[in-house]
Amino acid sequence: MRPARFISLEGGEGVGKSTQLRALGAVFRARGMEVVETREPGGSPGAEAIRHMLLTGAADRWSARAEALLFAAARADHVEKTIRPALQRGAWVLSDRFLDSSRAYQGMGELTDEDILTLHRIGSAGFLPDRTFILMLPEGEAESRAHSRDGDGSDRIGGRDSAFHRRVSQSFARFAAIEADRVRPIDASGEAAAVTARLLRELEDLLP
Ligand SMILES: Nc1ncnc2c1ncn2[C@@H]1O[C@H](COP(=O)(O)OP(=O)(O)OP(=O)(O)O)[C@@H](O)[C@H]1O
Ligand SMILES: Cc1cn([C@H]2C[C@H](O)[C@@H](COP(=O)(O)O)O2)c(=O)[nH]c1=O
Repeated sequence: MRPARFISLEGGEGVGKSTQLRALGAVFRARGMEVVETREPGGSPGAEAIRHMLLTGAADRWSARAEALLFAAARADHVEKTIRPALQRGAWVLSDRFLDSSRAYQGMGELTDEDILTLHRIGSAGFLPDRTFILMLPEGEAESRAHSRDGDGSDRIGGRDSAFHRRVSQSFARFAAIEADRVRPIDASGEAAAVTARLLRELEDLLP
């Protein structure tokens, strides 16, 4: 019997992470697996409270350092209260964003990638997914998907300018290039079912 696994889906705004998370969850359940679908920031009562603080309010509500610490604190609670217990009872965990979002969004300005990894070592003992997928879409396509879902509304971080979001996407692509064992790029274009099939191909070696 193969062990339960922790999988994260990553990428910029509107690339299809939540859609694919639900699709993978449905496929796994149909195979008789117990699945926990979760998200960041959030995924436990404490982390959901922090999510509200992080994603609402004025753009300058938090300094870069406070923001990174809040994401790390939310993640520590999520790992401790939701992810580890689920894995221990044999459930697969699918998370919509995890550490790599902090590296891409908070680790390329005032703070470095090394700073974010240090916070993660302190908060969550460096706990990592077994596999991480970076959903990749051309900039215009992701923006138009997000716009048709949200209209002009977006949260405190999603509303940052396009130069910021371009740097985020470039950071995600770099993680896939330099951490190929864990982090796999996935072409997120085309029909949702085709994207799900690409993800499942990249999971064949882990699935029971
Ligand atoms: N393959 C696809 N083709 C066309 N539209 C899609 C596809 N996948 C998802 N969508 C639509 O694009 C929008 C964004 O998808 P989704 O919410 O899954 O993205 P996300 O990456 O989770 O976004 P965010 O990080 O901003 O929450 C939704 O309206 C969704 O229905
Ligand atoms: C985990 C995490 C998230 N973010 C940002 C990315 C998005 O703009 C929001 C989350 O919104 P979603 O619709 O649920 O994807 O938060 C971040 O900046 N850093 C992180 O670690």
